[in-house]
Amino acid sequence: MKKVLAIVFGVMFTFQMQAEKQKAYSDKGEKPRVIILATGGTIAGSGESSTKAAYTAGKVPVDDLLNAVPQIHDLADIKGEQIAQIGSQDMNIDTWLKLSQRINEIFDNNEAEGVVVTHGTDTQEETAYFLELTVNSDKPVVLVGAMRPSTAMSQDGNRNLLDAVMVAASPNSQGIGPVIAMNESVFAARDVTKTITTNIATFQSRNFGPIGLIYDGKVSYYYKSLRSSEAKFNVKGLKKLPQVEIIYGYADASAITVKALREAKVKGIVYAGMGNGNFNAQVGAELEAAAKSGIAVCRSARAGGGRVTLFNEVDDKALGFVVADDLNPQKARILLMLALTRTADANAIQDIFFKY
Ligand SMILES: NC(=O)CC[C@H](N)C(=O)O
Repeated sequence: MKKVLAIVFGVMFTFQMQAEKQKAYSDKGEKPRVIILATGGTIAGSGESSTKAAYTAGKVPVDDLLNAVPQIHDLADIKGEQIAQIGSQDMNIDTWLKLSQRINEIFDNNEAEGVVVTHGTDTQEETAYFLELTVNSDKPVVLVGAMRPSTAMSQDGNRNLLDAVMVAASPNSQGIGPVIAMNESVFAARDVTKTITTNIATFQSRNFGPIGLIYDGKVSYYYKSLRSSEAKFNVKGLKKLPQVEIIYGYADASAITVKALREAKVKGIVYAGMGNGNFNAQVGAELEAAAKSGIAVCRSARAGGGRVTLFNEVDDKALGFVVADDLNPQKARILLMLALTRTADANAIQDIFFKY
């Protein structure tokens, strides 16, 4: 009985704390400040017809995006900046560095309580994870996009943008790390992935589910990552990152691509292996040669969920490989690029994969 009461009071206390925090801004008569950094994507897409699928991503400039959802001004003091205007299939390291450096500057200079990044959905999860690893603040960074262009019937962008601003402006979003907020759900950067090519419910968390749900202009959180939230990688002043490429595994794959990357002297290879990160004999021999030549080799999985574990069918220690743990190949690439700015030692890189 005592235990039950303690839990009930604990829950009530938590809600009270949240209500207090919610009030903090309105007492001062101030709205939280949210800066919207626009990069393009379908949310800024424009088509000829409201019923046909064809459209061009990244057409609508940030001011028009904001004017289409005037309700965001009730939630926050809004400023918009155009960082890029691209389909996110053209996202690149230059723009990641620019985005991350600008967000760090916004928080360091206390320019805003939260940041929203409008972004195409193809690589949105990669940008979110890059920001997770490089933004040094507890303040919310909320990535948002759309699956239907702004000109389509039942377009999803306006609602998603309104919700994203609400999430970025909410004091309850402190310390959640960069997230994707779309389709009434909030997903942690580390776990989220695009799962369906065209459906508005495309974003899902592979292993752990959404950390929060959005409804009726409010966000409720249920989980928070236990992975290290300390400042991770400092990219201030960086102009490029070590080159890391991804190779996909499949039955009877040849070793041509691994050999080509070894000869190109890339700094790292992420192998999207079969099952628990497995490869066949010919690919394994080339990956081993790559690791011996000083290239960081990371085993990840094409399976779409779960972890790649050390010492299963592969003796990683003997081969000098590291495992991606539960990161998908595209996110393992990002962590490996950043890890290589710090160390080339396989043991140290493995520690980084288990920590972040
Ligand atoms: N739904 C989308 O945003 C996809 C459009 C485009 N390929 C992009 O990622 O920007």
